[in-house]
Amino acid sequence: MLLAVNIGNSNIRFAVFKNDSEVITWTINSKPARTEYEFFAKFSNMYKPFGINKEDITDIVIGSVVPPLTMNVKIALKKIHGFKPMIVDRDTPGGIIQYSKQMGTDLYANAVAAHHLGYEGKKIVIDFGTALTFLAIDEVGEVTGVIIAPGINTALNSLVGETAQLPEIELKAPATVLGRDTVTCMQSGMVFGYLSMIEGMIDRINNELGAECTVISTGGLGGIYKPLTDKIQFDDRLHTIKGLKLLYDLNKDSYNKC
Ligand SMILES: Nc1ncnc2c1ncn2[C@@H]1O[C@H](COP(=O)(O)OP(=O)(O)O)[C@@H](O)[C@H]1O
Ligand SMILES: CC(C)(COP(=O)(O)O)[C@@H](O)C(=O)NCCC(=O)O
Ligand SMILES: [K+]
Repeated sequence: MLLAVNIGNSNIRFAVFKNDSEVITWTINSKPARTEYEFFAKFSNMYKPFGINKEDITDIVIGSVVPPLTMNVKIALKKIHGFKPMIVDRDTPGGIIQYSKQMGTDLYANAVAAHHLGYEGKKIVIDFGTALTFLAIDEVGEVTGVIIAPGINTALNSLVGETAQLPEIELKAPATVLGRDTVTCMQSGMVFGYLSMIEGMIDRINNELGAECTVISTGGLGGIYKPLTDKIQFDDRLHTIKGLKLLYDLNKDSYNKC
């Protein structure tokens, strides 16, 4: 079975692909940063609660947007499993075309998954991570462009951290756009404010491309925003990690695990 690991700025997501339809997935926090020894200790007992034997894992792929963690995770997993995980990034052949020399691996994996997973027409992938990103890819697999904005929790933490009187809030839609107490005022700003950005950006991208793109969301908070708009057609929290799996499958024949 393939273990795919997506190292994000907030979470490290793991997914074990038992077969095409059954995926077991869990996350750990990315912070604080850990050494290879700390990861080794943490990962050693990680599979048991999910009914997975470490011997069942025959292949590992890692994608990361946090360079200081990448090697530590790789070395720890190599020690546990006895073979070398494949690290993929924007230079790993993925059957798509993109021109950025800086593109984060999660954005690249989002593009690969959007292209290969059977979505129709031009696509927009919205990733609700530490950053909020939008990626557009056309029918032949050429990435048209990307937008990077502050992620929702990132913006909220900054707002709460920089003010004396604003509390932590639950991210849920309030009953009305105009609030009458601090919590509902903030909920409106975060939920409807970001929703307006999301809907506005989708319209702007569609206008720029002269097309009605299929919109797919992923990342921790996609599940909160998708039900609030008909502009997002699909939410798949495993979208990025499916992209990492595709990159592994496309390149495993030329990879030496030993
Ligand atoms: N199931 C969830 N419910 C609420 N918040 C979540 C959930 N999963 C992740 N988050 C939050 O959403 C943000 C983005 O998470 P994630 O997509 O895992 O980010 P990244 O890929 O940048 O590590 C983080 O602030 C995280 O704490
Ligand atoms: C934009 C990102 C910070 C998103 O990371 P995430 O929110 O998933 O942790 C990451 O893809 C990144 O660091 N990219 C490098 C810059 C670029 O893509 O152009
Ligand atoms: K992400």
